[in-house]
Amino acid sequence: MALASGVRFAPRALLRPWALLRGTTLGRTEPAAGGGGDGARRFGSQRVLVEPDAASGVAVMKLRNPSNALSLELLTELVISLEKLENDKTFRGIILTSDCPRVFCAGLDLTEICGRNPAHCAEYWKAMQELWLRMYLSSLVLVAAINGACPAGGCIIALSCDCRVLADNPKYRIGLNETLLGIIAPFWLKDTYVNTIGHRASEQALQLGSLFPPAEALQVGLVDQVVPEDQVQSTALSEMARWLAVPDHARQLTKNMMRKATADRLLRQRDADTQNFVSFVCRDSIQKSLQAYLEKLRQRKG
Ligand SMILES: CCCCCCCCCCCC/C=C/CC(=O)SCCNC(=O)CCNC(=O)[C@H](O)C(C)(C)COP(=O)(O)OP(=O)(O)OC[C@H]1O[C@@H](n2cnc3c(N)ncnc32)[C@H](O)[C@@H]1OP(=O)(O)O
Repeated sequence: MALASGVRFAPRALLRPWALLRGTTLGRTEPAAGGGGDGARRFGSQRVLVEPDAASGVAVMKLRNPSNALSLELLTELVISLEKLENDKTFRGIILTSDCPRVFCAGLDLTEICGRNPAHCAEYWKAMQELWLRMYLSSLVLVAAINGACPAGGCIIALSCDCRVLADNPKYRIGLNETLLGIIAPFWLKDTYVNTIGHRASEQALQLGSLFPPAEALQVGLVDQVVPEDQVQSTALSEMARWLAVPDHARQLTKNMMRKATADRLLRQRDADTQNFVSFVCRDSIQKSLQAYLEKLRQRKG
């Protein structure tokens, strides 16, 4: 972590050369609609589309997986896209949003941990830790433009950003609802919650598995702005401008000062956290609940 320079403190060595880029098209670039020069070149993969604007130094990153459930492939593609932007000094900020109607991110892809072997569950959880560490410590400004439902792992993705703008739609609820699924948020999800909304509000919301509608999410401090749906992107851009008005080195070092202890806690216990996760989700009782929950989701659709 090149802390002294104050420019790049994301822990690069964290990234493993995962051999799971099966089926991805990462690194492919294509001209954005309307053509244009380098500033208008977008790149991406099957599940993440990046629209960079070199002139402003801001890239819009759009998730485009079914329900944006965090599959192993989506996690990997997000990490790689993030790293690509961090390595390009043109960029100072990312707006993270969804290309999927009504859903910002459905959280963990439960099919990645239901009926899978322990080795797969471990690989999956390590990828989840990796994305959180990368986002939480990113040197770039990350603004979440939340244009859909944002439960559980989706909420964590949003909370890893520096600022959150939520569309004012009562169906777009946000929060950590793990307890309602019979599972327990690991300590680093809890820590992220506490860092955002404080101890008492987190204690209540975590135990109750609360999913907050927009007005309540604003009141409790889970999001920074609630705006009409058609103003989410423009408001995210205005927020970005506000954050980019601060000199990078001062903002980056301050961010690091605020977040490092929380990230270090996971880094110190990463293997134990993975083992806890695997032994928990591989229990027969948890597998049965996951199966029943997935079945309910599929039936609800029909
Ligand atoms: C003492 C010991 C301690 C040890 C501790 C360590 C262990 C810790 C345990 C682990 C915890 C970890 C943390 C978990 C966080 C999570 O993220 S869990 C996932 C939670 N997510 C949800 O509950 C969301 C479920 N989805 C929805 O509510 C809705 O789908 C939606 C509101 C997001 C969207 O609604 P809608 O637009 O109506 O879409 P649907 O028709 O419902 O869904 C479409 C499609 O997607 C599938 N799907 C949805 N969500 C998921 C998902 N999370 N995973 C997998 N698949 C999902 C859904 O089944 C449909 O599929 P089909 O098209 O029918 O195939």
